[in-house]
Amino acid sequence: MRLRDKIDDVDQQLLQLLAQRLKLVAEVGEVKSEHGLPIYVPSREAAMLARRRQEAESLGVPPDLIEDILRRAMRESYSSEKDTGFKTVNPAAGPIVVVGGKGQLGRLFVQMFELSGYEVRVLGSQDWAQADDILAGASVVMVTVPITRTVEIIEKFSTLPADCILCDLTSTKSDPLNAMLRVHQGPVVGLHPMFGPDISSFAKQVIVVCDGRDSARYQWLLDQFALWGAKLKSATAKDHDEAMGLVQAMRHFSSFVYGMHLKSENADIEQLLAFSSPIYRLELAMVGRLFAQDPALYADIILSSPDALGMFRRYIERFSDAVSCLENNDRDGFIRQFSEVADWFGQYAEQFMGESRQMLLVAHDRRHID
Ligand SMILES: O=C(O)C(=O)C[C@]1(C(=O)O)C=C[C@@H](O)C=C1
Repeated sequence: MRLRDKIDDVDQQLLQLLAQRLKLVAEVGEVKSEHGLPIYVPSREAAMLARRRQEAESLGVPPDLIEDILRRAMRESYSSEKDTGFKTVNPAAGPIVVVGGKGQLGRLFVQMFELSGYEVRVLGSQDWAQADDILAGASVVMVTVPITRTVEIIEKFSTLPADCILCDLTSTKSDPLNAMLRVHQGPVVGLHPMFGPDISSFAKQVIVVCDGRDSARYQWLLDQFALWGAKLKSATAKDHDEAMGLVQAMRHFSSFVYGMHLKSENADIEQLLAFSSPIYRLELAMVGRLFAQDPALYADIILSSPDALGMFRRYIERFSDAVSCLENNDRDGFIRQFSEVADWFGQYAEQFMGESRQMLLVAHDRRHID
């Protein structure tokens, strides 16, 4: 037991050190918020991690151990530095109106703009009678409403002042962007945050940016997102929407069908969990999480993807071809196709192997077996 007491003692020291680190990071947060420095500094992280890894090695500590601990600590840093607030990139800006600001994603942006010192007004579905008052003097109108209503709601903004920025957060970009350009003569930008409303900070989160018009006049808004730690990815609306066919429609639809399949097969989830390999556990998590969310949101994401149906049909054909290969007991055919796909993935296959290994380790750490 004396050994366990010593381990407890060391863990308590670790805890004290973590508390010290969190305190220092909170101070860094104050400095950053005052001077308008970004929350996420990749160069500092890379240099710090490289040094700690070296030092770990010389102490006989696995370098991955210190890297895991520090990366986890830095996640807390992003979140804590966020709470200190952000410098207002454009102090001269008038109110920011978030249309649909009572929805989950809308609320997140409201919170971030408020933390950045802007006056934020919410225009919810019940507020249209007061719309003129709410919109008075607005410097930004941000539309974040259900996909099926986006264009119709954008069309209500045909009388905004010419210097007001009109933007939206919809997960499809061509139609909303065209609608915004049609109704408004001033700066227009289409945005798609590639994350859900449950993030603890914007650090390293991707926001796709589709230019509409007058980028110089909305640049401050993008600079504000960058201070929050977001990574901005510019794209045309067409390229974005095409990519979303795979990133969203195909991904969510496959999970949906797989969920339907499990249900129809009367699968016993308890049993599957008991038998699951780490990768299957991750698959159940990926599929199962879909069904904890809003069905209408996913219906709209899938239905609004321009070529989704064509792609699903092509997928069915490929699935069917692959099944035929098995029916013909064509082992060589299977291996040939497998190798062709592996060649196509090239070095990414190894990269994904490494990344998934890390994820599986983390998922495994969280496991508790009695
Ligand atoms: O050094 C900073 O700039 C910090 O904000 C601290 C810290 C850290 O936790 O070590 C956090 C976020 C940055 O990306 C880099 C490092």
